[in-house]
Amino acid sequence: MYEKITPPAAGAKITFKNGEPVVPDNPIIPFIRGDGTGIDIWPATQKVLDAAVAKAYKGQRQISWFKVYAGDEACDLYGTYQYLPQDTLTAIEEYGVAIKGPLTTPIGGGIRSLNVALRQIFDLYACVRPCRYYAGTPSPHKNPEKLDVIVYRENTEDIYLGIEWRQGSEIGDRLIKILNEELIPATPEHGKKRIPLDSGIGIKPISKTGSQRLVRRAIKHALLLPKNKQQVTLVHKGNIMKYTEGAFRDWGYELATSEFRQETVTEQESWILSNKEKNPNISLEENARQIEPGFDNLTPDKKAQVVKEVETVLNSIWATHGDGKWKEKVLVNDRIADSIFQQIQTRPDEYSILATMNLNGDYLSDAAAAIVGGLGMGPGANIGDSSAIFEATHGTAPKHAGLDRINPGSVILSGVMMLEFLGWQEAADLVKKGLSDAIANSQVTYDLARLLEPPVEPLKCSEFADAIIQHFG
Ligand SMILES: NC(=O)C1=CN([C@@H]2O[C@H](COP(=O)(O)OP(=O)(O)OC[C@H]3O[C@@H](n4cnc5c(N)ncnc54)[C@H](OP(=O)(O)O)[C@@H]3O)[C@@H](O)[C@H]2O)C=CC1
Ligand SMILES: O=C(O)CCC(=O)C(=O)O
Ligand SMILES: [Mg+2]
Repeated sequence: MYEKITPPAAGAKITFKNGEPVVPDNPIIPFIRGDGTGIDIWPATQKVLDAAVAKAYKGQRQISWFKVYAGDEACDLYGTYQYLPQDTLTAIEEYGVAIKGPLTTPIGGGIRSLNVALRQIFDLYACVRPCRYYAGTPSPHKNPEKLDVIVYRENTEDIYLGIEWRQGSEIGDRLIKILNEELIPATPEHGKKRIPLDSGIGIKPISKTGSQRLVRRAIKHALLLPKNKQQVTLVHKGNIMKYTEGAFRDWGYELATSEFRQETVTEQESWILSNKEKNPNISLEENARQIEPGFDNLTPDKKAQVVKEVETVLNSIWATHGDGKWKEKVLVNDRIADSIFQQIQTRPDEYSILATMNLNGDYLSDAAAAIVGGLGMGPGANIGDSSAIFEATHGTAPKHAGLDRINPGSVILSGVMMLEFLGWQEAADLVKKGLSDAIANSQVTYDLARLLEPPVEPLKCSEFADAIIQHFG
């Protein structure tokens, strides 16, 4: 079945039932070491995870690691250009849950991203990237502890689908000709716009199915959070890209107010309901005036539309959501993408789950990680309905590769997410405690050491792993 690898003799498979993992006490988990700093980070991560599982379960549970290959290591074993061998895909499909270090993607020409390919092949449609602060971590922000968000990034479509044509290519030029001569002129709203002839062309598909399954998962996650964090913000640039990013927002609200009608309230609904709670006799028009900035300057048709919206909300959900009951629901709101980048810095405590499309989530997860201490502290998970691959937010950081200096924190914390996904909370808690206490004692790698005041002598990558284990207690 496998060409060049052999699964461990001991261990059993994780299976999935209704999208949830069914986990034996000795699961076989494939891992990809990763390129660049993967060579430093993976051994540190494996050591910490094994130590936590051993301490938490005293031999009753353990992970049987299964080494599989991707990136440079795969080419060494399988031959030139064999970046993602079939063996690796078979193993991940068979065992369901995997963890990986970062993999290199060349800019411009060359292979497309192996990281993105894995997400697409296994339909891991939700990229979940929590950004929370560990006390003692140096940060460029005054109050980094106020940020506690989870980026929920759609992981399979948007421009990451990778459908694009090089400038000057035959098909690219044909496409531009068809667009300029037929399709754009046939769409009156595009007026006299034309695509410059020397353009590269990329396609940005955003589907209703893809958007809604992501938002569905985000709302389900919000329902498990403490009451004050039960919020999902739909992040989009819908003012500019109306039928892709704007549609993501609309489909998100549509899903929230249909499938999760009893569990959610939209921000606009919350304003309408609270206006009536403050003033039970408020007219529909006055309520509309209070929720719609510039109401008095709207055309009569527009005004009537807003009044109708107020009426519909009150008629449909006052009984279930009124009299303050909406405060117990998951709040669903939306923010324009550029604005959310400043909002997480200026008003971090107002946000919880940030549901995004692929590109926005990529940018936003690096930015949010920076606030809580940098890319060394940014874990992640790629989750689908029948498999999951855990990996950090950061890349291969090539200039630090092989120096035993990089911060393994994000892959270790990705391992914590994996343990939680398996339901092994005791082991996950041990790692979180060890990592928190190491940082609180200023036992940190170079990235955090250089920001501490006064600066401290940095630990090596491997020493940081040992410090985490020592702090298990
Ligand atoms: N999922 C994946 O596997 C990903 C892969 N990539 C790929 O990785 C390669 C390199 O990308 P690049 O743009 O340099 O981005 P990287 O995220 O690899 O690194 C950028 C910088 O971030 C800091 N950093 C990254 N990882 C850590 C860490 N573990 N601890 C502390 N600091 C860290 C370092 O900053 P400093 O030097 O200032 O300390 C580093 O130079 C590219 O081929 C890219 O495509 C990128 C992102 C995700
Ligand atoms: O795959 C890559 O090279 C980059 C992907 C990336 O930046 C991410 O998923 O955050
Ligand atoms: Mg990224």
